Parts: sequence; structure tokens; C-alpha cells
Amino acid sequence: MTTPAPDAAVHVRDLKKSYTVHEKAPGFVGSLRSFVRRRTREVEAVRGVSFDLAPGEVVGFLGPNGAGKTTTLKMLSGLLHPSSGTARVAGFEPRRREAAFLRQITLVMGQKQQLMWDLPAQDSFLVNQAIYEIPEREYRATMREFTDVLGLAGILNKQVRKLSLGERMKCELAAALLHRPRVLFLDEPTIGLDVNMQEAVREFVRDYNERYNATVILTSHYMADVTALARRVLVIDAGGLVFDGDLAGLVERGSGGKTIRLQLRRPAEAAQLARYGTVVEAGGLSAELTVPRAEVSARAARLLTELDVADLTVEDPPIEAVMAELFGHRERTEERREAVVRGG
Ligand SMILES: Nc1ncnc2c1ncn2[C@@H]1O[C@H](COP(=O)(O)OP(=O)(O)OP(=O)(O)O)[C@@H](O)[C@H]1O
Repeated sequence: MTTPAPDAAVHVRDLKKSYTVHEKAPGFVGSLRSFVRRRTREVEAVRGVSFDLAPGEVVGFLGPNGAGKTTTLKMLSGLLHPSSGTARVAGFEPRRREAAFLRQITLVMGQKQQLMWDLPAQDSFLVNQAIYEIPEREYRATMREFTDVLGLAGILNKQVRKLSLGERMKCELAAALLHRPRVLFLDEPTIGLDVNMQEAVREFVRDYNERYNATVILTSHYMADVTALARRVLVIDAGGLVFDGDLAGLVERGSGGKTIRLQLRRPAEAAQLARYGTVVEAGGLSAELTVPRAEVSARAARLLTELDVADLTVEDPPIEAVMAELFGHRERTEERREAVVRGG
């Protein structure tokens, strides 16, 4: 059961992590009480997650806030020790943090920075070159490649504190990938970036994945990142994996129907369109309806024969809508997680 698939880049079985949290009532009296009698409770952040990733696979890791994504990625990169379960990454046990393992992986956290703030990014790159013992030729070749793909020319010699958020993120990525890791853990790499910069980061990750056949686990609240890069998604909720499959399968999971968009030659009233589905938009020559998934073909056929239709398209709901539906209960996540831990 815990034997990794022979070619797995990442092998995870029944991985768990609990945090012990100190509880304190608010205010001065609460502080005094906790000083005398310290109360703790367990929060089960990850509770029995299992999956395998093949070399070169790019996977989106999705879930609401507090679901356990960062905790999982920290365990896989060896920053946190699991409470129980098995993890193997590139053939290594992450918790040992062996030098050979660290050369194979990288963890990029969009909300944290590793570059030295008061120095140019170039200086941090040189530090990483020394840490990872990157030969000069390889270092120069990688720098040329990253400068080209990320458009780093002109920003490498500026103090990091003077870079824009997007420029800094590009440098963070370059620093984190300079040693050409084979497994990438990317935690919100595009957070706060504008649309163009998000696209640049996606392009870079795609290019790196293709060039080095790197395995990538990506968390992002921007669904565009996930749809652009990953075919497979893992969805975690309250510390447990609730979906592992392709994006299309996740969309199918939603009970929401499909969207039919119409271009009409003659305007139709909302009341008339309501016979075919739930009207989202009507009036004039364009209209949008939501129809139950199983009914799409029949309703589309009726629309085409009964109305004067110039064009008709059928679309899946946006992935954001599916996620919102899946996690409509997300405010109860914490309650449930604690109920699980307390055996309630
Ligand atoms: N150091 C810690 N001590 C105690 N509890 C923690 C700690 N780190 C995380 N947690 C708790 O563990 C749970 C999972 O947190 P985690 O950061 O892994 O979630 P996440 O899915 O990455 O969330 P987000 O999308 O908000 O970043 C949350 O309930 C969080 O409050």
C-alpha cells in the first residue's frame, strides 16, 4: 500500500498533520488564566491525504481558505513533519531534508519572499548558486534562459525593495528555480499580480515544465492559472481530499446546468425564452439561459426549430461557479474539522 508507484515523482499515502493550538480567553484576565492553566486543542489540518503524481505532471491543488493546502505543500517540501502517513518526493523522504532532495525540489510561496530586500536580485541569485553548487556554465545558461522567458533584463541590478510586485515575483521565481528542480511546489505564485503578470508567470511555468519535464503542484485562487496549466486537479476540503481527477470531471460534479447562449434574428421576450430554461439574460437579439445538464440536447434542438436562431453555443459553467457551489459550506469548515478532531 505504501510502496510508491515505480515512476511516481510524488507519492503520498494517508498523510496527516495536526497542530496543537493554545487557547486563551480575550483580555488581561484571559492572559492570567492561560498563564496559570494552559489550555490546548488539536487542529487536524490534513487528515489522511493520498495521491501519486507522475514525472512531468502539472496538478492544480484547490480548496477553500484553511483547507490544508499550504500544510500539505510544507510537508512535501520537508518544512513540516507529518503527524503520520507516508510522503516520498523524487524518491526521497522530505522530512529528512537531505541535500540531494533539496536540489530536486523548490517551494515558492507567493506571500513570502526569499530575496534579500536591500540588495539587487542578482546578489540573491549568486547566493543560491553557491548554496546549490550550480556550476558556472549551467548558472549562466539558466540565467540567459530565465532572463529571456521572464523578461528580467534591466531589473536584476535594481534593489529588490524598489521593484514592483510583478517584477519581484519574476525574480522570486527565477531564484527558486535557478537550480533546475524537478519538482515544483507553487503556493499562490500569482497572488496580487495584474492580469498580464499572471499570464507571464503562467507562461514561465508552462515553459519550464515542458523544458525540464518538471512535476508541478500549483495552488491558486485564480482559476485561470489552474485551467491554463493543469489538466488534473486535487480538491481538498477540511483537510481531506474530496476530488482527484480532470478539470472536466470537476465541472461535471457541479449540479449547476450548462449555459446556452443565443444570437437571434428576431428579438424574443424573457417569458417566451423561459419555456426553454432559466433566463439569465434576455431582451434584444442575444440571450443566455441555464438548462439542466441532461436536457441540453433536447432544449437546444427545440430552440433551433421553434425560434429564429442565428447562432447557438453551449458552455460549461465557469470553474469558479463550480467551486463556489462545492464550498458553499466553507464557513463551517473549521467547525467540522474540530468536530472530527474531538470525535464529535
Ligand atoms: N502553525 C499553525 N498552527 C496552528 N494551526 C495552523 C497552523 N498553520 C495552519 N494552521 C491551521 O491549519 C488549517 C490548514 O491551514 P493551511 O494554511 O494549510 O490551509 P490552506 O488551504 O493553505 O489555506 P489558504 O488558502 O487560506 O492559504 C487551518 O485551519 C489553519 O488555521
